[in-house]
Amino acid sequence: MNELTHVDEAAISGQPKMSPAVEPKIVARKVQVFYGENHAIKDVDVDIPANSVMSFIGPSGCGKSTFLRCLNRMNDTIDVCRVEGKIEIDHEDIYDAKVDPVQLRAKVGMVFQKPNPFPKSIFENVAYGPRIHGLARTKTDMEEIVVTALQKAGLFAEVKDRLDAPGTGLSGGQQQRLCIARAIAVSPEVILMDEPCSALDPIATAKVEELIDELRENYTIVIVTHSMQQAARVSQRTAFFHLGLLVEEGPTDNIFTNPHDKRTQDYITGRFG
Ligand SMILES: Nc1ncnc2c1ncn2[C@@H]1O[C@H](COP(=O)(O)OP(=O)(O)OP(=O)(O)O)[C@@H](O)[C@H]1O
Repeated sequence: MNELTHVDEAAISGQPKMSPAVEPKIVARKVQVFYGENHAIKDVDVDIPANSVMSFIGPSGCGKSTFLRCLNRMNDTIDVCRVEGKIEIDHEDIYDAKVDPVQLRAKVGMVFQKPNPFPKSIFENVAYGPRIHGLARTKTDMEEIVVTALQKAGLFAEVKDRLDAPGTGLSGGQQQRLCIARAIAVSPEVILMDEPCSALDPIATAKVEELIDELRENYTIVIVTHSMQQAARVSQRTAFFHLGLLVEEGPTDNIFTNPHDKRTQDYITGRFG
């Protein structure tokens, strides 16, 4: 079997499974990350299927965010950080010298822990990316891109009468959906989310979770979360990290009800965290 072919262990264990024909969108092999002397990610192999949500869980400092940032080369912006190994998206090595990290980050968008709208209008927050990537030829094209992105992010109905108002004037949950609209506006294929709900109240969290569930129809989503309940609610697959190792990855139900590794078991039952 091709080393890069997705092996669905659920298929082997007789559990409900994703289509065996699904090709992974992202394939990581033997990924190592160092911050100077600190070996933060050790030998991580994972296949991330398209049009689904994968959660990264694990105790603080285990490397979830570091590994997430490898997937769109955000770690390139950290001087002391070195990444080794191979990560392919649609069979393309994203660390190849010919890959432009700016183009890569349009294809692999990112939403951060704290909503971070630009100090600009709601419209301009969403229009910014399409403008720098030259995606709209006319004003009408741009309006269509902005409206569509706001609709996909489930925000349009709430802001349609005040597109010129500052993005920073929205509630926290609305700001986070604005940031999701901003990521969507450049037509990404993958959306990385680093604890996107940790600054939100339960109602705003529920809205973002609903949105994540809708978005997976069109995007591949990878989310770092401290909340096991959130991982269980939003993701089809879950990966458990511990001390820089990816200990176990599989269908979310299996990880929470029948983990293979004692470290996963101890984490999900709250023995450490
Ligand atoms: N910018 C950085 N510079 C140096 N070391 C870093 C940097 N970011 C993370 N690290 C180190 O890498 C290791 C993994 O950190 P990381 O933030 O990826 O873990 P995490 O699982 O996402 O943690 P948390 O859940 O607390 O956000 C830690 O030892 C951390 O100190």
